Amino acid sequence: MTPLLQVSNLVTEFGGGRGRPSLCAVNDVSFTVERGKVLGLVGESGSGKSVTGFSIMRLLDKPGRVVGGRVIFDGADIAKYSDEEMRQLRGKRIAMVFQDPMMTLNPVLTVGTQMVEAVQAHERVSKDAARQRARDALALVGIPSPEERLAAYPHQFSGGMRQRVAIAIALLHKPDLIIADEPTTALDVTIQSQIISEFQKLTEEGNTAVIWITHDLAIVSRLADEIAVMYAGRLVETGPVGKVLTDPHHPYTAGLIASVPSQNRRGEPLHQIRGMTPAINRLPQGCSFRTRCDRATDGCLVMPALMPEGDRSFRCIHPVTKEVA
Ligand SMILES: Nc1ncnc2c1ncn2[C@@H]1O[C@H](COP(=O)(O)OP(=O)(O)OP(=O)(O)O)[C@@H](O)[C@H]1O
Repeated sequence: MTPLLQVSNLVTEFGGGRGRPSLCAVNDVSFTVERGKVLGLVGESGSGKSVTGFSIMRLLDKPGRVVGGRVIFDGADIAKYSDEEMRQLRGKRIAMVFQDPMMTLNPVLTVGTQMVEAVQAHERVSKDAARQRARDALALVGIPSPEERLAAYPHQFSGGMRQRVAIAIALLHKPDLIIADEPTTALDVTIQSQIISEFQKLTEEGNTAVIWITHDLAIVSRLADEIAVMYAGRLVETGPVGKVLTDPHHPYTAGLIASVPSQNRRGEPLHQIRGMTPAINRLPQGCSFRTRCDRATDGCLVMPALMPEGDRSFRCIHPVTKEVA
């Protein structure tokens, strides 16, 4: 089956000009997302997850720019779309949910007005029909008394409810793909859990595919089918979630997993990956993880390729392997 989204060799840069080198925030990133499936895009802060999402949506602020690669969405190379074609696609067939719902919501308009506008931006329907759609979308994400809530302004909702409204707006046109950029990070765990369940229903019931951007491996293990781990702008490991989380091959992935608290390791000190993520303008020569890696050798002074292994891949010449008992 042809994937819904195929990102190939995506490169996104910032800065440059006037003799200064440009900074590569996303470097040669490739992945696919199937219809109805969830890809968890994970990595530490600054690894390039959000910039990848913004690059696909073509929502990068200057001086960010995509300088290479292809983004094939439902058979069309949308990296070549005009701004107008992209506007038609955004909101209707691809939607984005941000960590801060106020990136979606306008503080001076009622939720109803914004949702009606969002429906009518892509479909010629009456105001009443658009309002009905808005009510249904609010009900779908578990907002009580949706009719009354349409008359409220964003500040009259709690943080969790505001995020639900932003998700309801993303769902208005039943998009084929939702890029969710840490949508539950700022929420308490019960609300987080409810929102994750909504996304699970959405992907199970329909054809909607999701890219869930997060640093939280627990969410990924619950929600995602596939995982793509980013480090310093590059993918370092990809594959089915079950396989990667139980048998990671890249030392960075293994370190991330070991640093998550677990009932099985109660009482043991939490693992920490030593050192700090390098700034993208000060990456070490060769493998970007080399200076933090216990397995590094001189061979790591050359950047390894992303090596395929069945349905997974990893970028390491000294991969971690599960000890066979
Ligand atoms: N407007 C910008 N100008 C310059 N550099 C930027 C800009 N936006 C992002 N970057 C750089 O791009 C890199 C990737 O950032 P990105 O926001 O994608 O990371 P992230 O993995 O999503 O992190 P977080 O989890 O903190 O959101 C970082 O080094 C960041 O400094």
